[in-house]
Amino acid sequence: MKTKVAILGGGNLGTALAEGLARTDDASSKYDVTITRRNTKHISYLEDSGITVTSDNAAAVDAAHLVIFSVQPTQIEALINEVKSDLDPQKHILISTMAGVTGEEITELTGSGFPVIRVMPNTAAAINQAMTCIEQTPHKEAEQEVVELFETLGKTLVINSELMEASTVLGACGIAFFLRYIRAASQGGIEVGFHAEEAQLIAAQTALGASALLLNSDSHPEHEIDKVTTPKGCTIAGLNEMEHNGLSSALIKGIKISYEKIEKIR
Ligand SMILES: NC(=O)C1=CN([C@@H]2O[C@H](COP(=O)(O)OP(=O)(O)OC[C@H]3O[C@@H](n4cnc5c(N)ncnc54)[C@H](O)[C@@H]3O)[C@@H](O)[C@H]2O)C=CC1
Ligand SMILES: O=C(O)[C@@H]1CCC=N1
Repeated sequence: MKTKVAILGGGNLGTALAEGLARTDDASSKYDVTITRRNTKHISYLEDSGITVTSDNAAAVDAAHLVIFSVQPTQIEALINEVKSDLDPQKHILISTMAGVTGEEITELTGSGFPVIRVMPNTAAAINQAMTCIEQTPHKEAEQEVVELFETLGKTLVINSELMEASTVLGACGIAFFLRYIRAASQGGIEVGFHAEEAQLIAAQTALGASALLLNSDSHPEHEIDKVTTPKGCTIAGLNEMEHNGLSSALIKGIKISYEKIEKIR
């Protein structure tokens, strides 16, 4: 029998999760997905992929085993108040994607007794290439079910609670950070002669190749960089100019500011 999943909050992340679950052959045989949003017309296209789309949070919760909260941090209190009477600790595993919202805060809203697992996926879930960090909790059976679900959407890593905010910045916000790099590289590519589409293809595929060099081996970025930087060559010239202008420093500072901002989100 399929495991019923309710995604409450069909926004950018919620729809990415639903799209990824619909796309995976394994997942479509294992998970039955319902997604909610107050105005469903923006996400009715998901029905073509076999996903149930509704504005009825209570019915979605009632039918589900895995309940994913994916609204904005300021919207969670109202949402939980709406579905509280439909939540059952014997039946539901509660999964929270919300940045800066702790499991304890969710428990305060739902009442105790529920396994609450915080997760931090990213929008690459839509194409089953997400990185999802999953908070380690004492609820081991529930955690295993959550790991299994997110493994269908990409890679997973179970981490200590205190690292959830750091994972938000590096993994979830990271999609935007890396895409801005690709955008900038494409613009540079246009400066040196390519049409925009060609420049984007070259930049994006090169970023994918650079990532794969690390993910497919135990290699370190500097080791791979050394292989590209021919002595007196153009790579080291460009790389050093980028560093003189603060490339690494800008990235590190941006990640730190992003991390500090999480505390102030709600
Ligand atoms: N966007 C991202 O890349 C990531 C977001 N997150 C977290 O996931 C959560 C959602 O983020 P986004 O999808 O970007 O926000 P969003 O604003 O795009 O989506 C939230 C959706 O929830 C809907 N909603 C609000 N109240 C509702 C209710 N009572 N019932 C049903 N639907 C309701 C809204 O209409 C909206 O479509 C946030 O808490 C964010 O911190 C986590 C990781 C990545
Ligand atoms: O920008 C944000 O606050 C959310 C959390 C991680 C990605 N987007």
